[in-house]
Amino acid sequence: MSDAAECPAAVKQAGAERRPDYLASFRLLLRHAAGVRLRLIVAVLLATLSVLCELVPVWVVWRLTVAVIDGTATQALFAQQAVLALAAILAGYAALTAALAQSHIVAFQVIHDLRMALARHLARLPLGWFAGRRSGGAKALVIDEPEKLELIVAHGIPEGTSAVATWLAVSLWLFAVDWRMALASVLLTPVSFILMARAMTRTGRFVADYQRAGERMNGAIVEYLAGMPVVKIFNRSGESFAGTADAVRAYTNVETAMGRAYIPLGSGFSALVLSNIVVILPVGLWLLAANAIDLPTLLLFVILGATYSQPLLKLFGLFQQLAQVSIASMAVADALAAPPQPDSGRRIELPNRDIVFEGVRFGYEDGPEVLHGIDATARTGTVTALVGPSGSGKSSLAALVPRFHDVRAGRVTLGGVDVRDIGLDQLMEEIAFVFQDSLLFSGTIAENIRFGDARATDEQVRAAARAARADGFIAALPDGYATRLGGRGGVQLSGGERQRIAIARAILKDAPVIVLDEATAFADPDSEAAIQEAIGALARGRTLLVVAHRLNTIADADQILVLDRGRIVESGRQEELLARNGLYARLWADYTEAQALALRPDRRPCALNACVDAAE
Ligand SMILES: Nc1ncnc2c1ncn2[C@@H]1O[C@H](COP(=O)(O)OP(=O)(O)OP(=O)(O)O)[C@@H](O)[C@H]1O
Repeated sequence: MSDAAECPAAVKQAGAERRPDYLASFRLLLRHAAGVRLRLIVAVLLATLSVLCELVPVWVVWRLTVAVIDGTATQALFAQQAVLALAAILAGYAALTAALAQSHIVAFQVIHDLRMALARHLARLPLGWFAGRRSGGAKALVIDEPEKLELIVAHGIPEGTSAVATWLAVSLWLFAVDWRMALASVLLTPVSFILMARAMTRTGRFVADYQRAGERMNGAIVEYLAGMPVVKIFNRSGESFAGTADAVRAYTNVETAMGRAYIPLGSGFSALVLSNIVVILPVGLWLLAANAIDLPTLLLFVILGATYSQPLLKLFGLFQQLAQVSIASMAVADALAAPPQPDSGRRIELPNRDIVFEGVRFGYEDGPEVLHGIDATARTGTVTALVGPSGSGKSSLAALVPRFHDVRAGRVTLGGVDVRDIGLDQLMEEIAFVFQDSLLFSGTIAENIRFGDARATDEQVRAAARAARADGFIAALPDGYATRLGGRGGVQLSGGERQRIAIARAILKDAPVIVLDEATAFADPDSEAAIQEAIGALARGRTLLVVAHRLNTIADADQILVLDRGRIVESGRQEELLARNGLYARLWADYTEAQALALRPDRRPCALNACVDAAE
């Protein structure tokens, strides 16, 4: 939650120095509203009808006023006009309701389509794309940003278009009645729109800051909530909350600044839209005095000319938020345009499942190189362990096999074929990856194991769990395989149990290659022994690449590759490496010493007097 992490490169690139592209939302709509375009047109027509209906009572007032003045007003005329006004009000209400119902259906459909398109597209992006974003960034992109389009689709398009269309239609009619009076009626409108354009330009300057502050706040809140256990254990809730509160305050400040920039000019727009009468009245009286127009015409303009621009007021709120909606649409469009991970799409018959690293160089995104020319081979049906000090590049090397990232130079081959030439679908079938922190979904244990093969029978699920040494603890749970995991009311598993479920999943997948990033944190010897056995079960007949943190689990590995600062410095079987007395021997000595220390009786939790005895 440090300040340094507040603005990752990807966020800066997405938000900074960019002005809102006001057409971005419409371009997205063109692409994603194809199936609902007709509905949208119907919504616009109905909204236009509703605005026209709103103007009918105004017209009725004018008509009756003229009738009173020229002495043609009758009770029947009043009744007839009252019915007409009432009918128009009801029709306007019905048309508006129908228009909004249609536009909301369109909006929800478009948002749904966009979210699905994003979810599908994100799944095809390389993992590096996610690494450049704060936690919560991708979630905000799929959940929050498309939602903002609702304003445009459900309100902006039907209400904005109908207001402008009605204004144009009535203006044309007024020009047909008397061009001089019509000119007086529309004179202030362009000025009001100039004010609005100016307001939007001023708001636009804040939009990059607004987006950055939004991402920072989102990420800070997600991290604050996700990191709650660490925050509590180190009693740092004050500082952590201060960081989160800072991010929230910064967001509010940008929002306030945007409001300050927009509201004076935006309010000028509203004031001018309603001020036609100050031009209409003097011009009209002057023309009347000069006998250039008659009284009914003057009244028409005074009553209708002064009010028909009112629907344009709806644009005030819409334009105010258009910049934010546009930025959201730009972020969605950017993500959809991000190039997916290159996929040859080919299916290739592989003669074996040897994994070969040939002169592999790799670094994350634009960061420094972390693997500097790796050459190694993991043969089919053998266990290869990657060991080395923390940060030496073990996990990075393992992640290159399933193409979580692609090499910068050299190549990784599977069965002699560059992994980039094997279609991603096939590659994912070939490899099962057991992560260090195995992700289990909310659902039952059986469903989680079945994630490895959706068609597996209950017996196959149980067999995989048995092979992964998970059967014992699953059977002890109240609902066995039907026990629900995570979430409210779900069972929480220990780290060792989670990894054994993940191993069962990998066994069920029955992929010929398994990459296992061994979890670091299981001190419990029972769990450790069970995981060791589970790894043994995984290895049978497969190519197994293990990122090993507990060196006793790989004592029998066919080959151990020792990494140091991104290079392989030693390789061989454990006895050879120990005999060489190099880095592996030192790691082994450190590891066995730490194990012995952990097992010493005086280092175990003890009652106070017992500890004192041991110390003496
Ligand atoms: N997502 C990432 N983005 C940028 N750099 C990373 C990323 N992941 C790892 N690194 C860097 O790459 C280098 C190798 O890290 P890696 O995680 O591969 O080492 P490791 O040997 O697996 O470490 P450990 O045993 O602690 O898990 C380190 O310098 C690390 O800081």
